[in-house]
Amino acid sequence: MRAQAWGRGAVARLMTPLNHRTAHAWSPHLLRHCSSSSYSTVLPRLRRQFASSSSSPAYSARQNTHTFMEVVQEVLKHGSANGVRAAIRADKKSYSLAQLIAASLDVHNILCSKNMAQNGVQDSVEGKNGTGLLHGARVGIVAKPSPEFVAGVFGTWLSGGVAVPLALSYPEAELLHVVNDSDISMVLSTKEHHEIMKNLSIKCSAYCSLLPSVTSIPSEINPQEPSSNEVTSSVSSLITEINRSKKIKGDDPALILYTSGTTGKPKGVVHTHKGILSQVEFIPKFSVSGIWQRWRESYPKDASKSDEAITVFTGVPTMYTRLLQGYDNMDSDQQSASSYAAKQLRLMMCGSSALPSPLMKRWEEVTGHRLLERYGMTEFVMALSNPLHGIRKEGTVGKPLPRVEAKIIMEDGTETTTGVGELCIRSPSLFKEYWKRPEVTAESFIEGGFFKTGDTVTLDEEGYFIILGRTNADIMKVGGYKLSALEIEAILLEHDTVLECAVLGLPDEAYGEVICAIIVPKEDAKKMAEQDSKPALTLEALTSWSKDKLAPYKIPTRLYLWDSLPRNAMGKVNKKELKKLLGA
Ligand SMILES: Nc1ncnc2c1ncn2[C@@H]1O[C@H](COP(=O)(O)OP(=O)(O)OP(=O)(O)O)[C@@H](O)[C@H]1O
Repeated sequence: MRAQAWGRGAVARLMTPLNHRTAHAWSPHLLRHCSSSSYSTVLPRLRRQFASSSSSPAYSARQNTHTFMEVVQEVLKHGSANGVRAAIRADKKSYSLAQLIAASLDVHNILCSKNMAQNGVQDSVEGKNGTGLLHGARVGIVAKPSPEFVAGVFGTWLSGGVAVPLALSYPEAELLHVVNDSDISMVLSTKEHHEIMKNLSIKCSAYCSLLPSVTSIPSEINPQEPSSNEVTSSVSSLITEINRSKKIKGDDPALILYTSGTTGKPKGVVHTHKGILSQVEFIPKFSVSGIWQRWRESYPKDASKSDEAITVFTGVPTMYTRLLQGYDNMDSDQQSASSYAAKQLRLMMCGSSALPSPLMKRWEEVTGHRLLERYGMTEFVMALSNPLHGIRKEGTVGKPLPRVEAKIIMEDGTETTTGVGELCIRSPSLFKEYWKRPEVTAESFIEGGFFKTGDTVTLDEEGYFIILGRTNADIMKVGGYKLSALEIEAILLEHDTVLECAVLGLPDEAYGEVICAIIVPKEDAKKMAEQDSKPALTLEALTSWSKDKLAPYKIPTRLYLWDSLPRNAMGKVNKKELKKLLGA
C-alpha cells in the first residue's frame, strides 16, 4: 500500500505490504490487494466495538451480522460513542469511524447523483425513492491505501454496488482488461490518478469521479476520547440510507479481486459480504528503506517503544529478499539498530509463494524471527498456516486455520492422507464465483462445496501441508516421473552462487519434459566470473554439486544464467510465459 493506515488502540499494528489482487503495485495479493485491506481492518474493529458495547442479546445478534451495513447498524445502536475513536491512521493522521462513515455517505451521494445518470452511467442509479441504488453495478476504486479508499469501498457498498480495486501499478493494458472484464461503469479515483483514470474511463465508456477527501481527527482532540456529537448526524443519515436501500444480503457480491495472472489472464474473483466479514488483513506500501525505517522508529535503540509501533508484519518471499539486500547495504550502526528494531515485532509472516530455506534462515539470523509461513489464494485469502505457538516447519505451510477444511484429492477422485494430490479447500471466506465465467466456476468445485486449488500437495508425517506447486506450471513430467519444480528450486537455492532460480519443464521428445533451471547468480559471483572471463556457473559444476542432494532424475539438464527473473506485480514468476519464451 502506498499510505499507511495502521489500526490503533486494541488493534495490533499490522503491516502487510502484500495482498490485493487488484489494487497495487507490488502484489497481486498483497500490494495489489492493499487497498481493500484497509476496509477489512475497519470491519473487525467495528465488530469488536459492537461486542464490547453489547449486552448478551446483542451478542447473539452479532453472530447474525452478514454485511457491513448490518455491523455498522448494530455498532451504532449499541454504542455510537465509539464512532469518534480513531479507526485507522494514515500519514500520521487519525480518522474516526464517524468521519469514514460521513465520507462514505458523500461517496454514496456521488454514485447515486442525478448527475451521474445524466452522464449516461446506467439506469441502475435510478433507485427507490429517487435516491438511486446501483443494483450490483461495479465501481472501480483507484486510491492509495488511505481513508479515501476505505470510504470509496464503504460508499460503494452503501449504494448497493460491488467494489473493484484497481491496481495503481498496472500498465494500461491490464487496467483495461480489469475494467472491461468486470464491466465497471463508474471509476472513483483520488486527485493524483484522476487524469489517467479519466482518459481510461473514456476508453471503457465508464463514468469517472473524484473520491471526496476524508477529514481527519484534529490533533488537539484526544482521538481515544468519545466526546462530541460528531457521530450523530452521519449516523442518522447512514441508518436512513441503509433502511432506504434494498436490503443487501450476506450472499450478495461485495468485492471483485483479480488474481495475479501467474498462470493466465487475471480472473475476477467475486467475494461476498459474508465472506469479507470473516477475514482480517491489512496492507501498507512496500518500500525497503521505508519499512526498515518504520521499524526503527517503532523501536528506537534506547529500548523505548513508540505509541504507533508496528507489531506484526507480513510479506511475500521476494520482499524479504529485498529487505535483506537493503539490510546488507546499511552501515553497521544502522544494521544493528535495524536488527534490534525488527526483533521487537511480535510476529512476521510470509506467504503467496514458496519460502526458500536459505531466506528463512538468514531472516532468522538478522531479525530473530522464524517466519510463519502460510498459504493463501485470491479465492479464499488464507487457508493453511504454520502455528503462532508451536513448531513452524520449514518447507511446509502448516495446517488448516480455524473453520477451514482441507483435503487432498488424487487423480482418480479419491481422498488421500498419505499420497500426493490436489488440495481442495472449504472455508467461510471462500469466494462465490469467477466473474462472468460460470463454466470455470463450475469446474472449480467438487462435491460438498470444496474448491479445487490447482495446487499439488502432500502431507508430512505430522499432518503439515507441503505445497509441491501449481499442477499446471510447477509439476513436471520427466521420463515417467512427476517432479516438483519447487522442491528442486529449494535445493538449488542452497548453492553459494545462486541468488534466485526458476525451474521448469521444457518439452522433449524422448522424456516428455526435461528439467531446465534459470539461475540468477549472486552479484559477487558474477563479478568474479567476469574478471576470470567465465560463466558464474556451468551445467557441469551444477550437476556435480547436485549429485548428493538430488536424485539423478531430478538434476537439471539445461541451465540458463540470467540477470534477473521476470516477476509479476506479486513478485511471482509466470512459468507458462517462460516456457513459451524458451520453447521459441
Ligand atoms: N506459502 C506458499 N507456498 C507456495 N505457494 C504458495 C504459497 N502461498 C500461495 N502460494 C501459491 O499462490 C497461489 C495463489 O496465488 P494467486 O491467488 O495470486 O493466484 P496465482 O496463481 O498467482 O494467479 P492466477 O490464478 O491468476 O494464475 C496458490 O495457488 C499457490 O500456488
